[in-house]
Amino acid sequence: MPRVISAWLRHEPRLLAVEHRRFYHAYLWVYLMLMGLFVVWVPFFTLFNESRLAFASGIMALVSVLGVMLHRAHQLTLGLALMMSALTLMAWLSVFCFGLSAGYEYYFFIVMAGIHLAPLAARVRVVTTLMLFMVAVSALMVSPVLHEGGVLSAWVLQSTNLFAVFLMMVTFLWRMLALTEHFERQYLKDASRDELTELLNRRQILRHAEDWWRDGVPCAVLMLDADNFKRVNDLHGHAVGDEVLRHLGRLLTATLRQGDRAGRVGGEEFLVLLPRIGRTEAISVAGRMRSLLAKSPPVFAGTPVPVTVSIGVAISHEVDSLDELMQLADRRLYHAKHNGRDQVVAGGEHEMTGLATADASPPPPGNDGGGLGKAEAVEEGARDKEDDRQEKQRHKDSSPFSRTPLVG
Ligand SMILES: Nc1nc2c(ncn2[C@@H]2O[C@H](COP(=O)(O)OP(=O)(O)OP(=O)(O)O)[C@@H](O)[C@H]2O)c(=O)[nH]1
Repeated sequence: MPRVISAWLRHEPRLLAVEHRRFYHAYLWVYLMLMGLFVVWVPFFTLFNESRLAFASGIMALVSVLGVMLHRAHQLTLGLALMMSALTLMAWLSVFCFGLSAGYEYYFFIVMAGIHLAPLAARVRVVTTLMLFMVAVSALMVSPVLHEGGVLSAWVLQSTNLFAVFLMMVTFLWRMLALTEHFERQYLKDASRDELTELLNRRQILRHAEDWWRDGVPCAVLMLDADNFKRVNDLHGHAVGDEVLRHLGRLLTATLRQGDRAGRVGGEEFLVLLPRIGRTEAISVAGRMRSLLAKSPPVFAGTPVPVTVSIGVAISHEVDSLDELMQLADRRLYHAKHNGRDQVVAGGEHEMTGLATADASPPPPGNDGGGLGKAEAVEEGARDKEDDRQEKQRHKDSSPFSRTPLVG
């Protein structure tokens, strides 16, 4: 039983945006506490012959159960509206019955904090704060301990003070929240982006892959590597190399649809995730990337720097685990390199079948051009077995996916 409760509490709302998860977890506890409070109030008020309050507390306890259920069903706004309304009503009734100084008026501040710490639109916060203020003032007006006195009636004085306190709290909370959100956005961006290319960084793109795999989203993986990039650096300098990487980043972004993900996973190695597409479509996306790169190569100081890429494609339904999916794409990338670079290897009928799309661009410095202009299937088998084994091992050792298992 405790395990069931703990699993229920730790339920991870993965469908919620990251910034809403904190709200989800924090408020679930607050709602459960409120529910407990209302439940406790029923016998408490009954004991003191406050049948109206005991009855109202019972109703509130039931409303809280509904609020918790809505919250857990990701109906966060609805749950919040219900819970805050219930608490406001309870506070109002308590002030009405017991008057001020019994402590129930402070529950209005809890409601206000509840509203302002939730991720609501600014205008919703303004409207609800005003409404809450009216309710609080009306509670003061009906409070039995209030009486008229002097030029200013007591409730006017108290309302003015209440307003001042509300305003200060709202300003403080708003400011604090705005700052937190600002820095959070900044940190999120810094933590998820690759500084050079502005694509997702390795950790983030792998997290997407893990999420999709866990959620059973069928996808294609494109492992893409710039050919002979060391030569580009050696011939033109590191600054040009960086510009080439930035260009590749822009090109990937331009080729992808909404919902696709691209990230830089190593020096000149990129990973692209394409949800819900098959092998043929994935090959055509990879081909589009290659021809776009051929048509518009990176330009540095007015001079084009021809560069090509090799791409390994793997489809999720071909394998049983995410690790295998990544390794398959990686292996196919290795075969694209081995077969002469500047081509796409996507498997198919034969595991090692490749495809190179026609391309009119000249090979980059150092590229043997083995893959250029070919539109044929390339099969494994025509190379020295021992060389292959050694090269494979070397590649495996340098692959970003061979060192860190992605899952499990
Ligand atoms: N300019 C620049 N170069 C980088 C960066 N990260 C890695 N590199 C360089 O990329 C080169 C990669 O070289 P290799 O691993 O030999 O690969 P390659 O020359 O592309 O050869 P193939 O992959 O076999 O086609 C190295 O020289 C790295 O220094 C970077 O952020 N900027």
